[in-house]
Amino acid sequence: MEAVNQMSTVNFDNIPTTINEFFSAEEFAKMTEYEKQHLSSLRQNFEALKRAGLPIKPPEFMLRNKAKRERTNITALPLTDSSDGSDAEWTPDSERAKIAVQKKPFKPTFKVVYKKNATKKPPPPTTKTKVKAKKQKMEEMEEEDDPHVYPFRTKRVTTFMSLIIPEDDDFLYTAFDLFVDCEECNMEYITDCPEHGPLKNVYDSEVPPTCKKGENPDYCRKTLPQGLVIKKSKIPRAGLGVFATTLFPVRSRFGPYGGRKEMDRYVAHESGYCWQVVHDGKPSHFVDASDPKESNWMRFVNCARSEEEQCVTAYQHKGEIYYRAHKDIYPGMELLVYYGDSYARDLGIQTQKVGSLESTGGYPVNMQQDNDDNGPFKCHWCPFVYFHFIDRERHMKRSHNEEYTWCLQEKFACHILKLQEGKVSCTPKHTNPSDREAFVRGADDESLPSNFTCNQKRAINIKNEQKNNNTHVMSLDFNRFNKMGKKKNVISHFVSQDSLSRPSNYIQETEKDKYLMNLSSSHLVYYTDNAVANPNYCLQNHCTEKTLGNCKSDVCAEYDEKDNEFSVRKETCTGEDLNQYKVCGKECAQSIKLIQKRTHMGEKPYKCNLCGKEFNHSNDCLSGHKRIHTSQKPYKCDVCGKGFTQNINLSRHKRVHTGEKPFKCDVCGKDFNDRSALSSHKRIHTGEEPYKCDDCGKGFTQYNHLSTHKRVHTGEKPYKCDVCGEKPYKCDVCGKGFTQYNHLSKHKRIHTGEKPYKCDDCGKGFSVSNNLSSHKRIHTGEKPYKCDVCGKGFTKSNDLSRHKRVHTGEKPYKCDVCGKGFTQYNHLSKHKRIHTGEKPYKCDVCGKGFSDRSALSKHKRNHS
Ligand SMILES: C[S@@+](CC[C@H](N)C(=O)[O-])C[C@H]1O[C@@H](n2cnc3c(N)ncnc32)[C@H](O)[C@@H]1O
Repeated sequence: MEAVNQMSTVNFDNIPTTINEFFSAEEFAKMTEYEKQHLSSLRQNFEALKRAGLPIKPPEFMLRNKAKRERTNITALPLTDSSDGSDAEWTPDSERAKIAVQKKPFKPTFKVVYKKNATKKPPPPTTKTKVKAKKQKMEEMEEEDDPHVYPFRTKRVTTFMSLIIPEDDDFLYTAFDLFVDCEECNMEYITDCPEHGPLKNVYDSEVPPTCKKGENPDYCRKTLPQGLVIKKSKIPRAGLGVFATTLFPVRSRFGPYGGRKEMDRYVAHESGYCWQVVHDGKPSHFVDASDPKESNWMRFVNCARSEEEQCVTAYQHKGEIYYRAHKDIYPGMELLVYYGDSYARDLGIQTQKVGSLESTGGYPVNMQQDNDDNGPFKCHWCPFVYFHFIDRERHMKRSHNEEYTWCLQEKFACHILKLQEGKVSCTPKHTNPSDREAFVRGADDESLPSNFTCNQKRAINIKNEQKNNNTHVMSLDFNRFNKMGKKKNVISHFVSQDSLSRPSNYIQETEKDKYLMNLSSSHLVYYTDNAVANPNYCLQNHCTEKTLGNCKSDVCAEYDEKDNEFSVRKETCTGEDLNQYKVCGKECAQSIKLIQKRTHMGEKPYKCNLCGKEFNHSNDCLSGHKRIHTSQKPYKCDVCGKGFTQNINLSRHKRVHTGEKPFKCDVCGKDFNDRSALSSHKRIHTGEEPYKCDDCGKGFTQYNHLSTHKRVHTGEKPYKCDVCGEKPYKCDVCGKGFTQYNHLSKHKRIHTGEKPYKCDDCGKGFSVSNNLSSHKRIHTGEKPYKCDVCGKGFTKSNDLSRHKRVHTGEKPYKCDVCGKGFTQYNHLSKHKRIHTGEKPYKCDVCGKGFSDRSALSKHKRNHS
């Protein structure tokens, strides 16, 4: 308080901002403008605080011994840290060299990190800093009176969330944010990444004025941004947690962490909701979110138990704590951050690393990662996450059928070996013994011990059959198995040692192994000819190959409409049936007919569980489509490098480079490089508007037009500006905001009068090409848009939609202030200005503002 009073009497005029006195002429000349400005800001800040009487340390560069530097012609000490005694050299050049350099492939630490700020790049931890951090941690541990695990809210939580090694964070004043990490291209840039742009800020929701901060215990929940939900954590006994309901892509930034500033270390220890903030290398204060009335939603984010689980990383920036997504956060995933070793230890979290897919060569061998029955269950091959194990299995089976089947076979093979060696036992899933006996051929083999389970018996029988050179063998080689569904000749293949040998940790006996084992057993079908196969796979392939005309037998596989998949119908499936069942020859299960019928009837049984889009075939279309959600783009254009989710899209794209336009409109002769573009163009001629808005009935020729339109009703504004959260492109004439730059450019033509699109017939100019196209219909007389009630024709689809409301009396555009309805959106916009007092139309003579253009025109007449 004293310092503040003093500050008000300090004269801040003439605060020195020059920095050249601290550098040699040569050094100074090498510096960029950014560097100069930044250092000058630091000096300015320092001088101001010093004058105010605060005990402030000068920035590093001001401590440099200029005389010595010039004498020895050695460049300055590193800006990063002098306190560690490092004698590494700093030069503007070396600093610049850090900009836009390739970093090591990004690997999120199972730690919190520091934001690289304007002045410094974090130093690699030297022995001294490590010792310092360790010492500090030990001191903290000594202070803790009870270092045991505290179940949620039943015992005291004694520690706070902390960032590891203190790094300077000039949160008082920084002019620039140099060195921005881009995790997508593994580079550092002086400003935002030119390709991937700035971090995607996820702002807290605006809290209604009725819910007062400091008064309402619901305050923190009201700050929850869209796309997140607070509910019971998947971590046992962790209380509530925060889950995503929409995709938050990598680089999404949440925060800052809201809470009360707490200086008292003891209080912070007790809180359980505190982050420690560091300034100038030393602990500064805590942000305490224990009070829901004073904090934000981030207080509900729980501590990750493994590196795999951690999806946001905490870091400090300008004295505030933020969480940044270091991987895509998919709907259903819980936001989990690492609280720091000390806190994690108190929560009983072991911080050892859990094997990842990467480390196992991409095979789905990591059963530990989600061995917790509480889930969530992550797909082994893509970022989808499910709450239920069964859903994950279903997904993997559908979308990664090849890999999944391979795995089942591998697993099953391993089990057979282990069973043979007596190393494992299986617990069959089927509890009804008759089902089991019926399904498992050979289960009644008297020669086998009675305590053997059906799976064991079956496995041994298979093995015996192999030995006896019986024709019933298992196909365990995935590649061959894969082809089997497509080729008509069935391939016999014995279990090979080779296929059993990889990967080693795959044979772990876990609950999931057992489950998969049972799953595989319920999907194995025997052939009299020569193989064992998965009907699911075969039937699907038959279906996609459309070789279904000759399906005869209705034996043991059926299509489950609800689940969209095939399953073995155990109750009718006897050993005999199985022996008769020929999948890959001529005979198929009846259910294929069902699928085929659906396909021919235009039914689309495969539905994307994220967006609901439907497809005929699961394997190709749906899995390709799903890459839209996972952002996987494996098909790259060799000309421009652009990536695509599906090969077909790449082929289509390539025509942009070749100029090929193979699709011609038979009405007007216009060429298109893409069939769907031609189809939607044709609707101009037919007036067809297949995409109807459920709310107002308005029709659209294209689906994306409908999607955009729907936002009128939902109020959704998906394009958020990172700076102002809204419409970043403002018109400097009328102030109108736009979500996209090209919309602003188009809009500006209203003010400049620019009309680049000219009509060949009458020379009339238009500011946008669409208006020219519909104008041309005046000359051609074409009125493609017909009202189906009165038959009236319109040149523009908008005019028709608007006209239709004459018949329906509909007023779809409602004012959210007074509830008045309007037939047209622009009438509503105009009306809203009554409430907002906005007057965007200014008289260029007297400057008077008007809420609508006609009022301005009327007014202008007074001047003329
Ligand atoms: C910042 S709060 C997180 C929100 C908390 N779950 C709630 O419902 O308010 C921290 C507390 O959540 C619980 N918690 C967070 N992560 C946990 C974990 N991995 N295991 C057990 N408890 C956890 C602990 O009780 C911890 O003190």
